[in-house]
Amino acid sequence: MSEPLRVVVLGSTGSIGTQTLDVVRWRGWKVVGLAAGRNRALLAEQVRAFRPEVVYAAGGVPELPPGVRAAASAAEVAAWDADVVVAAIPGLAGLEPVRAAVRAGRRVALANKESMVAAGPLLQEEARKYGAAFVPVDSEHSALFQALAGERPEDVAELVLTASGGPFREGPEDLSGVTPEEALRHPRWSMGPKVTIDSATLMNKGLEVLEAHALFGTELERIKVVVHPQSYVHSLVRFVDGQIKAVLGPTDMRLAIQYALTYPERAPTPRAAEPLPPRLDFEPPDLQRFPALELAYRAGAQGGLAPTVLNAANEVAVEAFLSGRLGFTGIARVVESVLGKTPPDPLTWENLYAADAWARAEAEEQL
Ligand SMILES: NC(=O)C1=CN([C@@H]2O[C@H](COP(=O)(O)OP(=O)(O)OC[C@H]3O[C@@H](n4cnc5c(N)ncnc54)[C@H](OP(=O)(O)O)[C@@H]3O)[C@@H](O)[C@H]2O)C=CC1
Ligand SMILES: CC(=O)[C@@H](O)[C@H](O)COP(=O)(O)O
Ligand SMILES: [Mn+2]
Repeated sequence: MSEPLRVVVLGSTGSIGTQTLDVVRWRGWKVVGLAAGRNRALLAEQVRAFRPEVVYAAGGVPELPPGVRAAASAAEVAAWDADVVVAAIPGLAGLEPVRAAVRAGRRVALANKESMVAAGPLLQEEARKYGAAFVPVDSEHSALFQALAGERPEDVAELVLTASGGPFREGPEDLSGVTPEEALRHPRWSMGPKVTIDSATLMNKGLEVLEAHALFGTELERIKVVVHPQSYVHSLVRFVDGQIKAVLGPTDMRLAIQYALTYPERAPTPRAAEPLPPRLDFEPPDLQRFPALELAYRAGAQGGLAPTVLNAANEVAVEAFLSGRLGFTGIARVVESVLGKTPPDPLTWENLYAADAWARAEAEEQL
C-alpha cells in the first residue's frame, strides 16, 4: 500500500478502539476521525497523539487544538472523508454511525456486531445501494471471511463458530449466584464489559450466529457452534467434500483489525512467529446452563423484528446484571420473555427503532 490509509475510529477509547490505534501506529496510517463516549482524558491524549481532523464525544468533546473540528454526532465522524471506518461503539448506539458510514460508501471494518444483528438486511441493502462494503473485525467472522475467500457459495456445507465457553465453562453448575466480577473474568480475551458478559452467557455466540447469517447469507441451520477453550482456532468452514478450512492464530484482536483494513492484502505484525499451542480441544456447548444461545437461534428463525428485540432486551438485561439489579440467570429469562412478545411487523427502519424502544421498556419492566 503506497498512500497511508485515512482511518476513522468509532469507539476509540475502548478495547477495539485502542487496539485499532496500535495497528495504525504499526502501519503509519493517518487517523482522520475519532469518536468516543465519556473518557475525555484518554480521548484528549489520542487527539494529541494522532491529530485527527474531526472528533466527537458523547460526554462532551475535550478542548481541541486549532484546526480540529468538534462534530455534533458520531455519525458525522463516520461520514468523514476516509478510506475505512472502524465501527466499535457497542450496542445499538453504534447503529446510526454504521449507517452513516454505509451511506457515505465507505469500507466498514465492523466490530459492532449488534448493528448487524438488529438491522442486517437493512444495512446490507443500503451497502449495495451506496457502494459500501463490510469487512468483519469480530474474530470468528474475520476467520470465516478469510476461509470463504475464493470459494463458491454452493461448495460451503457449514460455518462453524468457535466459542471459548466463557468463565463458567467448567462450573459452577448452578449459575444463579455468580457475580459481575466473576462474569467479567474472560478466560482468553480482554474486552469491554458488554461483550464480556455476553461471552459468559453465550449470548455473544448467539449474536455471532445472527451476525454470520446477516454477513454471509448462510442459512441458520448451516451455522454451528463448537466450544474451543483455547480460542486459537477462530472459526471453521466445512465444505461439501468434507474438507475444512480454518483460521488459527494468537488471541490478539489487532490481527483481525489489521486484516479488515489491509484486505485483500496482509501486512507483517509483531505476532508473526509464535509457537503453536500444544493442544486444541473441541466440545459441544451446554445449552441447559447457557440457554441464551438457543434464544438467538429462535430469534433468527422467527426473523422480522425478533433479532432486534433479542438484542435490545439483552442490552438492558446485561446492564441490569452489571449494576446488581438482575441475577446472571435472569439475563436469559428476561430476553426469552421479551422475545416471546415480539411485534409481528416487518423489518423496516421505522419499525426497528420502535421495536428497539418497546423491547427496552418491556425488559425494564421485567427486572
Ligand atoms: N473487545 C473485543 O475484543 C471485541 C469486541 N467486539 C465488539 O466491538 C464492539 C466494541 O467492543 P469493545 O471495544 O470491547 O467495547 P468497550 O466498552 O471497550 O469500548 C466501547 C467504546 O465505545 C465508546 N462509546 C460507548 N458509547 C458511545 C456512544 N454513545 N457514542 C460514542 N462512543 C461511545 C466508548 O467510549 P468511552 O469509553 O469513552 O465511554 C468506548 O470508546 C462491541 O460491539 C463488541 O461486541 C467484537 C469482537 C471482539
Ligand atoms: C474476540 C472476539 O471475537 C470475541 O467476540 C470473542 O469471541 C469472545 O469470546 P467467546 O468465544 O467467549 O464469546
Ligand atoms: Mn467474537
